[in-house]
Amino acid sequence: MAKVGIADTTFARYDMGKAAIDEIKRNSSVKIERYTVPGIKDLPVACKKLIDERHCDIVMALGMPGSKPVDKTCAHEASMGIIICQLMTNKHIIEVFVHEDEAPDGRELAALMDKRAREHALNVVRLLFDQRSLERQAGTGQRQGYEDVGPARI
Ligand SMILES: Cc1nc2c(=O)[nH]c(=O)nc-2n(C[C@H](O)[C@H](O)[C@H](O)CO)c1C
Repeated sequence: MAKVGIADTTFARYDMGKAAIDEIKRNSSVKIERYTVPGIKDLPVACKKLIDERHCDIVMALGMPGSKPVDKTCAHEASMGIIICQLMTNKHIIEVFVHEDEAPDGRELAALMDKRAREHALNVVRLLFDQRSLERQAGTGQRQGYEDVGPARI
């Protein structure tokens, strides 16, 4: 049975890990391994441990960079770590970050975090079991959490 790793943080203001797990369970039969860390800079090693020690086939890294400049720097550093981890392990890590300032208030932030986590959870299921469905979506302007923007036309 395929195994999906869920790495998430306590810094985030919404439980994106729970939303992702719910969506994955609704759409597949996989085993889930969850690993919660304090913040996004702790995600790369959590992802690596999920892959190396808990034998996950694919991992979601869910987090919320805050709105201050130092948080943006943190997010960039965390992303670099996540990319390095993918190259070290040769496994996909789907990074699901929602920046706190993407939404005007807590209510919209929570809705965005829920939607982006769920839509990327579906991408994880597609990557595992139906890569052709992603191929069919190539160039279609998909957006996770927002309305899709659609293809540009010549
Ligand atoms: C400045 C800062 N900003 C964020 C953030 O925007 N989002 C987040 O999830 N975590 C942040 N952290 C915490 C670090 O990612 C990390 O948890 C600590 O430095 C401990 O390793 C820090 C230190």
